[in-house]
Amino acid sequence: MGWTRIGMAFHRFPLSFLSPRFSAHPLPRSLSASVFSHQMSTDAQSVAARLNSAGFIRNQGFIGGKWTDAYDGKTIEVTNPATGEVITNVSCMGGRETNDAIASAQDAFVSWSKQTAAERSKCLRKWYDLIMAHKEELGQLMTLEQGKPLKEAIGEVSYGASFIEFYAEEAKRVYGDIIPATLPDRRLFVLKQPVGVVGAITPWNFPLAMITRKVAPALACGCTVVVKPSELTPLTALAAADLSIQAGIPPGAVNVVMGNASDIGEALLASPQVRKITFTGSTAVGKKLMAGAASTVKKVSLELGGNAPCIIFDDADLDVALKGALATKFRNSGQTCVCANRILVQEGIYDKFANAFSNAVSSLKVGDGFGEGVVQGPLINDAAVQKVESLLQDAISKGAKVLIGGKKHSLGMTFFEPTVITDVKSEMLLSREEVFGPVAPLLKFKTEEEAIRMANDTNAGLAAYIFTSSIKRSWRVSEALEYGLVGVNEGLISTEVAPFGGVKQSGLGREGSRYGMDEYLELCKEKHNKAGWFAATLSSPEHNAHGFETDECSKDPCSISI
Ligand SMILES: NC(=O)c1ccc[n+]([C@@H]2O[C@H](COP(=O)([O-])OP(=O)(O)OC[C@H]3O[C@@H](n4cnc5c(N)ncnc54)[C@H](O)[C@@H]3O)[C@@H](O)[C@H]2O)c1
Ligand SMILES: O=CCCC(=O)O
Repeated sequence: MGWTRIGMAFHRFPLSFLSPRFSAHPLPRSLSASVFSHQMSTDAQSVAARLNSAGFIRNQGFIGGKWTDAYDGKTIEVTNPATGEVITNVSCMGGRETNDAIASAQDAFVSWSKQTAAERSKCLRKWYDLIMAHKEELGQLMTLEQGKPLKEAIGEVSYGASFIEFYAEEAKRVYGDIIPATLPDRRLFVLKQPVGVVGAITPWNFPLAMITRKVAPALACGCTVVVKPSELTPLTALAAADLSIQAGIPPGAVNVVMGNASDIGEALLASPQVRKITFTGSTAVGKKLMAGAASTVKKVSLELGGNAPCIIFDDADLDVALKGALATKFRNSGQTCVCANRILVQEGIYDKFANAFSNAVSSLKVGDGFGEGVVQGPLINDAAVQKVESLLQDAISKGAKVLIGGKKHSLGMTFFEPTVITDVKSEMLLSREEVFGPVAPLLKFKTEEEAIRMANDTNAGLAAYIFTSSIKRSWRVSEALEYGLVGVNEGLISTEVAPFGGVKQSGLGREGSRYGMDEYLELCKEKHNKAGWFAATLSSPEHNAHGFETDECSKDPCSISI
């Protein structure tokens, strides 16, 4: 199994019980001033008003570097899930706007792909600096439209920006190969070329990081992008696009269209100019896009749903296991593709763990993401609450017992009580589907073999976690798990420096790390006949049949720039 094993903490997702690790890079002085101070009021309406007057709330799409209304003037509401208030109305775009965005991206590709790696790197680095300089505003925007606690939102801004910083460096390392040829007078070169225009479709749960994890490597490789953020959270994406222009990324290299998802998706899929679709979201939509990409034979990367097991062995350090399980389960109110979906606890410590875990969960403060000390915000919408309720009902009707929580929170709206439910069995829907909410189902197992079997009994294969004090067991079990990512005594496994992605129906391809670049590059072979180079030197004073300039050839045939 090609998994990434992570046994260290990468704390870019601050929850109140975890310590944040923000970027080590100091900001340039000129960029470090935020328009907000910590003393200002943080009630949602006044935050929205301040962000609006500071120009952070954009409500048009972004095509070819221009803010653009939907051609038919339609708009859709963006609401705050904590209050139900409308933050703003944004353009509701469709196929026509998407086709224009694709044309702009194609025009921009011609020049952006020809810029030197150093030039592209500088623009990316500047974009990173600008995002970090405005991490509070972007974090506030994210809390407004997505609901996650402000501290966690600012953590996501740092996490999202880390991909831009990483790929600003990686842009300079797109190396090729020279392969020994089968004939002495031939040379084989392998070059990596940008794939072209990329369509990037992203979800609402990480409104910035899921975009930068795609756009930064694409731009680093010389590609240009049409981004379609979730209609539920377009504001962070639009603000980030605005900063990309300020960073010197040329108009048309980053376009943003949002509105009618299926029309936009169809336009991206139908266009022969779009050479790659990169998608993060549900497995159902991922399958549709994969099928749709077949008609134009596009490359496809998919980051889809998970069903993460979190296995706690009876030899685990209970304190480490509690903290890890709490972090992986309740981050982003449980709305994370790598969230523990099933907590498998060995029978000897099952009751003890269940009690200690419930105690810890009972201290999680639920509320508006702007509230002091809040670690769990609302769910994204009513449909999300209904899904959580129906999965709970199914489990309860089949014998599971709610230890704590289990219903809508008294705060109303889409707030849900942090929940621990025991006696959950593998056949219950709660174990089979991605709950995407603050519900921790505890399952019991007897042996290591049984835990592995239960963990792998799913079509998903994104993230898994194990807690044990045995080094031998940690290797044995992590290698037996059919997952793209395995956390060992660690609940937070995401980082820009290691590959992220799933096996089975959790996806195709990897994001982050140097492997994330491969998704936006084509491997191209060139076979060179050395005789042709020498002939060039001796024949035409300007060009030979291969198009090489003679005076270049005469310098040194082996160092010709192609
Ligand atoms: N593997 C990962 O890295 C990862 C990361 C985050 C979220 N996710 C998954 O995303 C899901 C939650 O996100 P969601 O509810 O936004 O998912 P979703 O699939 O409903 O939507 C994702 C994006 O696809 C768009 N979309 C929907 N139908 C489309 C269509 N027919 N054509 C084109 N685009 C279309 C949406 O508008 C949105 O922008 C969960 O399943 C979660 O596990 C996976
Ligand atoms: O929702 C899934 C992605 C979040 C992450 O990168 O950890």
